[in-house]
Amino acid sequence: MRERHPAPWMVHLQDFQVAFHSGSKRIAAVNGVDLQVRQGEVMALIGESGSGKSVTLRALMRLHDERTTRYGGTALVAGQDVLAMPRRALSRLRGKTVAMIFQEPLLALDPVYTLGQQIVETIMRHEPVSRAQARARALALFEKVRIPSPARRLDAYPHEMSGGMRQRAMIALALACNPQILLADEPTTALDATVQIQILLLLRELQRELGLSIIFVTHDIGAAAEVADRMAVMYAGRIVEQGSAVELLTRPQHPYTQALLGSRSHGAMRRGHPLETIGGAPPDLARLPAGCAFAERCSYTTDACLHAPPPPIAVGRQHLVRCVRVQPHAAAHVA
Ligand SMILES: Nc1ncnc2c1ncn2[C@@H]1O[C@H](COP(=O)(O)OP(=O)(O)OP(=O)(O)O)[C@@H](O)[C@H]1O
Repeated sequence: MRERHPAPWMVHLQDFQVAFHSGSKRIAAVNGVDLQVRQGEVMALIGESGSGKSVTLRALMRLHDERTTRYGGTALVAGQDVLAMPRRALSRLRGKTVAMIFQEPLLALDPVYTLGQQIVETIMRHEPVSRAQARARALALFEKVRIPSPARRLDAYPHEMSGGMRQRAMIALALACNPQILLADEPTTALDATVQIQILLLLRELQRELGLSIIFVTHDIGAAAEVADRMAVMYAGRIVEQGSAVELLTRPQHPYTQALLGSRSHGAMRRGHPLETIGGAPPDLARLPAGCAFAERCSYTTDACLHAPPPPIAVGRQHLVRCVRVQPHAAAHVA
């Protein structure tokens, strides 16, 4: 049998770091993240508020203020070195190769232009097409994201639409220039439960149809399990566990992942709130401990946890855990 070639990596982070400097203070928001996402794959980043999920996502487009932000390690996006990229190439990357959607479309959409105008302008900024051609593309995009009466809705202003429809319009805008990678920062948190599911299913469908790679940030493991192929759990700027969505849900190995799963039924993971089910709070990112950052809240902590951050241990196929308690799996491999 001929071996199938795996799809190429669209995002490849190695020992990736993001730190914010303010006066003499250094906030280490992302601390040596290794994360790879292939073409056509959906990756969910999960974790408590402040664990570095959004910072990681935004750093993939180098969106942080360059005056106060220091990056480290390697970040390849669609094969390009984002950290070394000149500004012009970076603005081509944004929108054309990588697009982003946010929790609150009203903050991302311009209130004084109709949705149609915003999509048309975006297309014309990146591609040499006429206004009529761009308008036809905008209409096709509204159909693709299943906005009813799309021609009429193109002439609506953002505030004239419901939350769910606005989120669909923002997805249409993000897809305007046929990106290869879609980054979604809590795309459904602000929506009702039924609308949430509809948007997640739409994202999954678009990913299949367009071969998109999607990385989405969420507090909601249930939502992650609905659409993700793989999940990465972040804590204090590190990925403490990653693997297939099924593996993580059925065989979580890190005590923190286990606690997150335990919190599902309590609805405890909310933006700006520590996880009440395990008590305590994440460490101060300006003064990270020398060892495992979770040690202070973990019921299994021993001396072995306190000296250095635990290295990643393969416990299954593509299943990595940073915890000194876990045993490497003999047949596990990472590729
Ligand atoms: N520009 C900045 N300057 C200083 N600190 C920042 C900046 N942006 C983010 N941080 C800090 O970095 C840490 C990680 O933030 P991040 O937004 O990535 O968390 P998160 O996991 O996405 O949580 P949430 O779901 O609450 O957004 C937080 O402590 C945050 O306060």
